[in-house]
Amino acid sequence: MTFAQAVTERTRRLRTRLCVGLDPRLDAYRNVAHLREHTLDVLEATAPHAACVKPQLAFYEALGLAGMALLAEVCAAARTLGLPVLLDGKRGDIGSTAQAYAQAWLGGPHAGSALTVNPFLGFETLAPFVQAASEQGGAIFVLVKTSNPGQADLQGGGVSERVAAEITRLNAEHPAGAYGPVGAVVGATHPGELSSFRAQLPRALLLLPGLGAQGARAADLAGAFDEGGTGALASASRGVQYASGLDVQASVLAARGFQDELNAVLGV
Ligand SMILES: O=c1ccn([C@@H]2O[C@H](COP(=O)(O)O)[C@@H](O)[C@H]2O)c(=O)[nH]1
Repeated sequence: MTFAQAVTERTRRLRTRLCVGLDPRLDAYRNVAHLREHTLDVLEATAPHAACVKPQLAFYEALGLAGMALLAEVCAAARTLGLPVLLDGKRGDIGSTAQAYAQAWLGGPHAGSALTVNPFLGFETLAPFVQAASEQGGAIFVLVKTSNPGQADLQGGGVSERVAAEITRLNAEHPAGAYGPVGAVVGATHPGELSSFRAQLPRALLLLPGLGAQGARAADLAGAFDEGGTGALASASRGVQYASGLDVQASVLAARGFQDELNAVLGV
């Protein structure tokens, strides 16, 4: 099963389109061992409410070798739980380097996972990522319109729409009715534009970061979804992992709350 098929199947079976972000910050813990234990506990406890899990690579890289070991543990635990993994790394570079990134994050132990990709170096640099994702049953999520306020500095003036058109072109080879291997990142903080991006990206899964801590609300996200409530993943990281300090039960309640709010607004 491909990443797109796996999240869609999980969305239908578990009635969830929530992506749980795991962004462990060392200053919230006594030490790395404490961070590791809490992160794995949150993963396991919130998994029934998640369509996928999204580790932000920066937080693991910041911990050095211990972070890389924890990332491997998080990915292995997610696999055991049947939870698709979306690696948020926003990689992108000239072709030969892009190929190495694709091999590192979409191949080997990460085959079948998804990776966020930055298209700033040009569309030809997406090719190694698309190829690796297609061959390994994974996916990429290309930045179209990010959730942060400063995105307009570079992503305005039709740039987001040009990236969206390229994603649609890349997915065109895949069967109609199924989501292709190339998804799009569209911030949940742009509720007024979600329907338009949904229409521009007919075969793309949308990743909607910004739920919770960045102010986006589940009630405003209906436009990003296809009929039946598939096609998008609303993502919350701090709003789940640190819903109330380090209380894991609070993380579960927050995940369950986002799940229920999304289902209610979609009527599914
Ligand atoms: O446009 C984007 C793309 C990625 N992110 C990442 O998502 C999480 C958001 O964390 P919250 O705690 O839910 O705000 C974080 O890892 C970002 O790097 C994003 O916010 N916006």
